Amino acid sequence: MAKQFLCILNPISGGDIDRNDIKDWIKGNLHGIELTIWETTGDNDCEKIKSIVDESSWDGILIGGGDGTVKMVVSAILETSIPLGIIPLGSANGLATCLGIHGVSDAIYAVKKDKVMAMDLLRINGEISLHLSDFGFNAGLVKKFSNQTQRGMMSYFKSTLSQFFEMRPYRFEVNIDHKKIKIEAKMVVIANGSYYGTGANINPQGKMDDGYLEVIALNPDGLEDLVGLSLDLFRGELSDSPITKIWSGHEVEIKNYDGADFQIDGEVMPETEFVHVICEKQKVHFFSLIKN
Ligand SMILES: Nc1ncnc2c1ncn2[C@@H]1O[C@H](COP(=O)(O)OP(=O)(O)OP(=O)(O)O)[C@@H](O)[C@H]1O
Repeated sequence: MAKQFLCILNPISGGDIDRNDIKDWIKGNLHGIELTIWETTGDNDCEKIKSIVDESSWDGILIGGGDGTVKMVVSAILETSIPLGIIPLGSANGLATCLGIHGVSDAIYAVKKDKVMAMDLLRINGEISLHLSDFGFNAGLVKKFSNQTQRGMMSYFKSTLSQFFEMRPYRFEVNIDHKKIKIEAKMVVIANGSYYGTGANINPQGKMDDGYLEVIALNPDGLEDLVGLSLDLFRGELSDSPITKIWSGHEVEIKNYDGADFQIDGEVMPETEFVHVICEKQKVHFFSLIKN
């Protein structure tokens, strides 16, 4: 009997992508799987998905959209163990990148391979975080970019440039598994995954199913540090150094003394002075192409 998969498609994520071609391509390539396509509406989708999921017995769910769509579906199916496959159709696709899925064909291949990872999930002040959240430089960049009326690479480049000129250190207190550390850093990352959507590997040692989260503090000073840091990020060689500190644990609290910007999985948060983070081990199941 054919497997039953639900395919949840966001019709607007990622800008001008022709979804009709993608729908045909997915249908034509997933042999032995019967696909029911449902499009998000932007209005109360989480509740709608909960009832669709409850109505039938699904062998898998494909999610075509960006990180926001993935997170919404995760919160709708959290009490189930239905495996989720990401079709990266967002503008950033951070979680898909962490799972080794870089395009539609990877998404199909991951489902065909049927390799499912039970992935950890972080709760940050109760809110779900699936891959990377951070205070400081990058969160400020995400904020600038999301305030731009234009999208695309040029707009991203402009936001990045102005963010570099405003770069400054912030004071934090990090309490990881009951060990308190006071630091100054331009950016503090709370990591479950390893990769930003740009491909920068911020957490090369991190595993998404080990029950541990990583806290990474970056404090580059001057152009030479920045160039070295960028090379480490793109080569996947970031490690402890005078400008980089990495800690691992199950639970962390961070006090943000200087009002650094904060983002969770690409979504800018309101002013955040304090976070409590716990790592919930192997809570959500994803088709993945990473070796672990
Ligand atoms: N039919 C729809 N009409 C308008 N908005 C929608 C619709 N369906 C979903 N949305 C909105 O899409 C947003 C989620 O988009 P998502 O984050 O997946 O894509 P993105 O912003 O392009 O990608 P990324 O998060 O990777 O940058 C939510 O704000 C949701 O309300």
